[in-house]
Amino acid sequence: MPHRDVEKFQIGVLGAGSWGTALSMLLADKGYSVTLWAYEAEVAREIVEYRENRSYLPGIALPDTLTATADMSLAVREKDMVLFVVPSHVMRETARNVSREIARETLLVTASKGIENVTHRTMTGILKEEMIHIPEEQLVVLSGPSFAREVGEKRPTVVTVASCSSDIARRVQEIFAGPAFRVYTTEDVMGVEVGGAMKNVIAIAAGVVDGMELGLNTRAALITRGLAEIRRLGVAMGASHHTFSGLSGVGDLMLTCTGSLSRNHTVGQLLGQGKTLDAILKEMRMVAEGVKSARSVYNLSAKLGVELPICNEVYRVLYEGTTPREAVDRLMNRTLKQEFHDLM
Ligand SMILES: NC(=O)C1=CN([C@@H]2O[C@H](COP(=O)(O)OP(=O)(O)OC[C@H]3O[C@@H](n4cnc5c(N)ncnc54)[C@H](O)[C@@H]3O)[C@@H](O)[C@H]2O)C=CC1
Ligand SMILES: O=C(CO)COP(=O)(O)O
Repeated sequence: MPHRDVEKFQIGVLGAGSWGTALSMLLADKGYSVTLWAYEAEVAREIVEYRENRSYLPGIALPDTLTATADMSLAVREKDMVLFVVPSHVMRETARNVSREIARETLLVTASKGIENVTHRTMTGILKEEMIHIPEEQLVVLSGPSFAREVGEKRPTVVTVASCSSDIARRVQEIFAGPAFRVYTTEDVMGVEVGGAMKNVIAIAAGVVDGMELGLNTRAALITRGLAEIRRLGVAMGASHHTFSGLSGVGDLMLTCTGSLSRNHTVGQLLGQGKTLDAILKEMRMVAEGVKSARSVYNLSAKLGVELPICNEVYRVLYEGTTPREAVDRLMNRTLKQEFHDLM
């Protein structure tokens, strides 16, 4: 896009948590007009006043060209692209609130990671239901190994965007790509979304393993078998198995299971050290999506008849009072298997 057109391209971002803020910064740095909506009025004020999101992304200077508001309409009206980065459990109400103000031509991109409880819809699944006037190909996912803080610090980061239209995926690729942000495309929307949601559940398990100090062998095994579970459920939901070898699959899984910046890993680590979920969540302002997605994945496992032993143990530890030790013992004592029994 020539510079003149970049300035005219209006982008709205819904969700001023760490990820919405980092992506808004990236887009504003590229010259786009960006309006970022914050759920808390004080966060919008903070950004306007200090050019910093002190609540969710402290220490990262935000460009003057980034506008922040607590008025949702301002962030979606007359925009060429709207980016949804709210926690997954408020995606539906957020989409419903803005649906009538979004024009048919608008590109909708979601960077949130989760599967809705009860309906088991992915984020684009929710947008499709709540924005029936927007053609499906304009529903795009952005995902991959990308801690918001590191994107804010402009460290080289590589992600994937998915749309069922390769043309639209390429357009969105161009919009986000920059010297420190490389973007690949794919048409496998379901694969990218299932990978992004399930890696959070496995990251909780990896955190438990680290919190219990079980060692590096255990963690490597858990990541590998976790990937097998992600692939199995993803394929059952219509994804291509190749996608799970990519950035939004094994890439994000590795990052979240081993990175100290991961909130999901932190939740698991504290559970592994003996804290209760209630106590952990009380002290957390940020969202750890795996906590809610674990319930969706547990129910999907039963509904689709897909074996997901690690995810199911995460669910039991979170919601049924199973201790981390019992969960590990149960996983280690399952019937012996051939490694790729589900791929044959
Ligand atoms: N932080 C990161 O490094 C990354 C986050 N994501 C995903 O982005 C999504 C958003 O997460 P973060 O930006 O990390 O959030 P965060 O954990 O930094 O902050 C929580 C956000 O939720 C908002 N919020 C709380 N209650 C709300 C409500 N009722 N309605 C609307 N918003 C509400 C808060 O205002 C805040 O913006 C999640 O799905 C997360 O998995 C994806 C990739 C990287
Ligand atoms: O999705 C993420 C990185 O790609 C962030 O992971 P956490 O939500 O566990 O911090």
